[in-house]
Amino acid sequence: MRSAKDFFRPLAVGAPAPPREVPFRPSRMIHFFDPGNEKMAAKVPALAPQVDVLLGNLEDAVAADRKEAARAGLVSVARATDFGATQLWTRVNSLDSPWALDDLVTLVTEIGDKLDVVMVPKVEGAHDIHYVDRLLAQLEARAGLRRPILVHAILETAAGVAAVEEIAAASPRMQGISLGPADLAASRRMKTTRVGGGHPGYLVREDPPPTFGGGTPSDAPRVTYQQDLWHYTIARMVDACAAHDILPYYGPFGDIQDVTACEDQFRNAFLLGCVGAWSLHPVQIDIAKRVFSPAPEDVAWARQVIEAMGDGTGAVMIDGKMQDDATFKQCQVVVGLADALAERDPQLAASYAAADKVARR
Ligand SMILES: CC(C)(COP(=O)(O)OP(=O)(O)OC[C@H]1O[C@@H](n2cnc3c(N)ncnc32)[C@H](O)[C@@H]1OP(=O)(O)O)[C@@H](O)C(=O)NCCC(=O)NCCSC(=O)C[C@](C)(O)C(=O)O
Ligand SMILES: [Mg+2]
Repeated sequence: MRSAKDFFRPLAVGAPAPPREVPFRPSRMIHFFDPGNEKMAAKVPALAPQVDVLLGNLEDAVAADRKEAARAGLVSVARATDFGATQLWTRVNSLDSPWALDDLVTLVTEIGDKLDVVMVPKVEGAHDIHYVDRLLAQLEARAGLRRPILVHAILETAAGVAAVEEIAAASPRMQGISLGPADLAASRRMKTTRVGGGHPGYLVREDPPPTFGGGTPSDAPRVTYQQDLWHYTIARMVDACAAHDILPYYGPFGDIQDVTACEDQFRNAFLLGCVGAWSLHPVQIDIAKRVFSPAPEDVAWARQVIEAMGDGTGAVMIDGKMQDDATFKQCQVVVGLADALAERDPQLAASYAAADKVARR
């Protein structure tokens, strides 16, 4: 076990120092594209200004005989594109696959200066992060990189969920964690074949009407409520991330045509503490932008509370609602996120300013 003092020392001679804080950069949507698909890759320069993160995917959804083409495609797209303030991430193949080593060696060597984050799939414990951590340090040193590449884990195995706290704490490079509902469902032997979202069979049903005096039970229809299959895992992931000051994300929503259910799933994750989700298709980009940006009226309200609370202690009433030290902190979360997003998104900044003006009338 390394001592706490060693935690921020580079893991290879000549590698950049590990980060002491995860920089909060807007990442409402991590937009997936297949860099080996020429049509999709050609859209990258136009997509870059519209999204917070572009991710060149090398793992699942890229066929085995297209792995090398995807890797080479990512190198050429990264070299040819000016991403501006948009982050470039990649998802490498799983660590037990025949491709992971070449993915890491090639990408860090060829485009390490452009890559912000490496997403590692099927992480089962801290040992997987330690392996990537050391290898990245060696490759960064050899490539002469000045800035450390961060690591993002996908929570998509039962072992990974059981070890989520140690994964979150495994390295100062840890940037965040995403839920991978499809592999996780398979790993846990859940019986859903969907990629995220609810399931009509996972429900609670209201009680039957009472049969006073032991009469015949009524066969009147009883209301059912569909439940969220992912609530436990997302909440656990959010706690692990918040406890270790890294960022939690909902992952993919596979029913591309069901934009309403996608928005619901994203919003549940946003309300529980996630900062973003994946967009698999262009239609999901605006959904994520809308959901993971706090609503203008909520931001205006939060500013009002902060102003009324002065130094943040004591209690006041606003519109019949009690505000105190804790609600002050809740409002700071909302305003802090809104300010960070407004810096990147002028349209959002204008809608926040407009809502603030209305609230102050
Ligand atoms: C679903 C698919 C096949 C439908 O692709 P399509 O071409 O059939 O759809 P379309 O509606 O006909 O496409 C319209 C236009 O948008 C383009 N387009 C379409 N998608 C994109 C995109 N992402 N980025 C940029 N452009 C895109 C597409 O090329 C087309 O262009 P065109 O009008 O010029 O002909 C396609 O959207 C796609 O391949 N998306 C990415 C899939 C992916 O990355 N999956 C892996 C992540 S989920 C996962 O791994 C699980 C997890 C976490 O591991 C676990 O839970 O375990
Ligand atoms: Mg997966």
